[in-house]
Amino acid sequence: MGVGCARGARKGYGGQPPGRPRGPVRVSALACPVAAAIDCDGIGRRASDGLRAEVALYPKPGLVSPVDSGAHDDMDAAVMIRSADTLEPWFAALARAGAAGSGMGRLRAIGIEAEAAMMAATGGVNTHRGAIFGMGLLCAAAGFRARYGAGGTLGAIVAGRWGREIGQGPVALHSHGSVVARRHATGGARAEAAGGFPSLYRIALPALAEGRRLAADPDAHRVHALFALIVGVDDTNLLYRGGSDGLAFAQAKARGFLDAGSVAAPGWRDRAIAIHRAFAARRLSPGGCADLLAMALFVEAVA
Ligand SMILES: CC(C)(COP(=O)(O)OP(=O)(O)OC[C@H]1O[C@@H](n2cnc3c(N)ncnc32)[C@H](O[C@H]2O[C@H](COP(=O)(O)OP(=O)(O)OP(=O)(O)O)[C@@H](O)[C@H]2O)[C@@H]1O)[C@@H](O)C(=O)NCCC(=O)NCCS
Ligand SMILES: Nc1ncnc2[nH]cnc12
Repeated sequence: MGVGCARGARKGYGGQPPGRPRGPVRVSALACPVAAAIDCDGIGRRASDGLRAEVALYPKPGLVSPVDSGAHDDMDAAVMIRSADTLEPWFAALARAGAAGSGMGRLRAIGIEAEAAMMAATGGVNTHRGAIFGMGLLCAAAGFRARYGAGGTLGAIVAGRWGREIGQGPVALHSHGSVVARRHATGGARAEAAGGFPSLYRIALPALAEGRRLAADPDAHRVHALFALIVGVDDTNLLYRGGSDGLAFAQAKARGFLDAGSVAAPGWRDRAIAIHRAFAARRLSPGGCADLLAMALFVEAVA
């Protein structure tokens, strides 16, 4: 395995060089000719494309879109797109780290820097922390797969290479996720990643395929997949803001939409808009499901 690449990646990765836009240094790729031949910038671009496509989609229950800010008063679509643009070189850096054979410690350090870059770009708003984590790990897996030709899904690579350390990693005592985990005994973003992204492979990707059978409009496929995710995922954002009643309300509304024929039924868009408004009125926002939709679009794009 590419030990030399891993060592190069650790040494070469650093802070912000003066006079250059904030973003990761690319020395890791230069230190490893084989890893340098992999299109890590392309992986980063596709990851941010996934985030941008998710933001652009409307209607999405309670979530930010170009039409309105849903359940949020601290962010809008322009801030979210700025965040997605800012993250692109960091996703590329995570792909490069994966291609260099890096361990979880290295990925975590890059992820923490990416979170700081996001906060700086958004004026301190948490637009994409969960996405940095999940999408970032998938980017690392895509880099690893391209470098070592590993078989299986990107999710399986994440679980196999980094799953144990993800499960045992440091837990912030007061993060919304850890508060919810204690109150509701749910695993959130960390369990999703450590388990190889079951909601991505068992819900989002099959629902995108099903959406294509139900309707011709690509927006409809994505709306269908998002509603399927809301039904099946314990989204810690819904739990934090709405408790178990909020989660149950969200899941019942999404279930009702799917049972009424989803995007194949006439008037689906108006029904989805009504549900979006009902979520916004209760301040409910399934940010984790939005991230998983973006990750599904990424996984399809790099297949
Ligand atoms: C492991 C971390 C993700 C930190 O975890 P935390 O303990 O905070 O855990 P979670 O709450 O479980 O997850 C955090 C975010 O993950 C998204 N999410 C929620 N549920 C799920 C789920 N079931 N599966 C997957 N992902 C999930 C969600 O992120 C999105 O929503 C955020 C915006 O929502 P908003 O409503 O605005 O919420 P807040 O800002 O929190 O508050 P209020 O507005 O209500 O006041 C946004 O982040 C979206 O992306 C959850 O919020 C991770 O951060 C960590 O450990 N990082 C260290 C670096 C690292 O290890 N990186 C690895 C390599 S990249
Ligand atoms: N569109 C969106 N609105 C609110 N929170 C999100 N987290 C990820 N995408 C989001």
